[in-house]
Amino acid sequence: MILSVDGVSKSFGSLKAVNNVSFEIKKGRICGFLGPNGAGKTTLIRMIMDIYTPDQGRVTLAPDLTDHDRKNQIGYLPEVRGLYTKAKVRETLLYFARLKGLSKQKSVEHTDFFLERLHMQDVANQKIEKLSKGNQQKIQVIAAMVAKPPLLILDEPFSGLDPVNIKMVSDLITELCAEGVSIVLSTHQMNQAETFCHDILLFNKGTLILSGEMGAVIEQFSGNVLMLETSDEIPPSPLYRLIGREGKVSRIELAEDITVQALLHWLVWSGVDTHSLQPYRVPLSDIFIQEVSRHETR
Ligand SMILES: Nc1ncnc2c1ncn2[C@@H]1O[C@H](COP(=O)(O)OP(=O)(O)OP(=O)(O)O)[C@@H](O)[C@H]1O
Repeated sequence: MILSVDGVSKSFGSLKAVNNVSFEIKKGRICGFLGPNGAGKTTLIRMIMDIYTPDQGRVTLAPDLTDHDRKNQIGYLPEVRGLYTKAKVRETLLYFARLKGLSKQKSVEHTDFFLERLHMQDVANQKIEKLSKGNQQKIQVIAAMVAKPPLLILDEPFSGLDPVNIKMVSDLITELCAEGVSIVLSTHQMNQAETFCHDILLFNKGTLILSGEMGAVIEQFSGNVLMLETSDEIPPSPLYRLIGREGKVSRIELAEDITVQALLHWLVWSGVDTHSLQPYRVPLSDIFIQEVSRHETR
């Protein structure tokens, strides 16, 4: 565990923006903060960053990180970007690295490493205001990670980036994670979250409504559903329920107690010309919509 949030709440007037939320961020993993607009993600992040004080509850960093200088232990890419745009790219990054306590030499090393990794060496001596929106975003991302802190909180790191830059930034995030950096990623892009978050926390109206390891969550929501590719339409069978068919692929739900092996035997026995059979993975965006709607109608 690198960060623990215990029973944290925060209200603005009569609005409960965050309501009794508890979770832990595990070391060396990427955790997706998901939820519709106004779910309370930013308010929660601001409490983690000590920008807001919780009305109730506690935010604690791992005991091996000193809690009194929490801001130095966490790299933060805020939702509202705020770089001094008249300053030059490299100077700004060196400044951020020094601000986080890095030595002069380390600041130079880290700054040049990240500029190179995100293909920004050519603009290193330009003023930030001269950069394109995407390049300004990449500088913001580097500013958050330049000190390689043990915990990184990135609010919409892909916003305004084209697919090539999204890949470049996501590769960098994955690489930092492999080096042991823990990452909290707040995003509305479910496909991005699904590709590379290890764990997810789904919020709605200030409440944590779903949490867990990504694979386990997807598996739980995918149920006993399979994708069966056949030449022709499949015959009805007590072994499964046909959910739908698109092209040559039928989506079927196995009946209770029926194994995949039993299905395969039956397909052969029935002479069904089977090309492939694989588990169905429900997209994270479907889980998001389903769970948020379920919570809304309660
Ligand atoms: N400083 C504030 N004063 C009053 N209300 C606020 C303040 N900050 C946030 N809120 C309200 O608290 C709720 C949660 O907002 P928050 O920005 O934390 O949500 P979010 O999940 O980050 O949303 P988004 O995905 O749109 O960024 C919203 O209803 C918002 O209007």
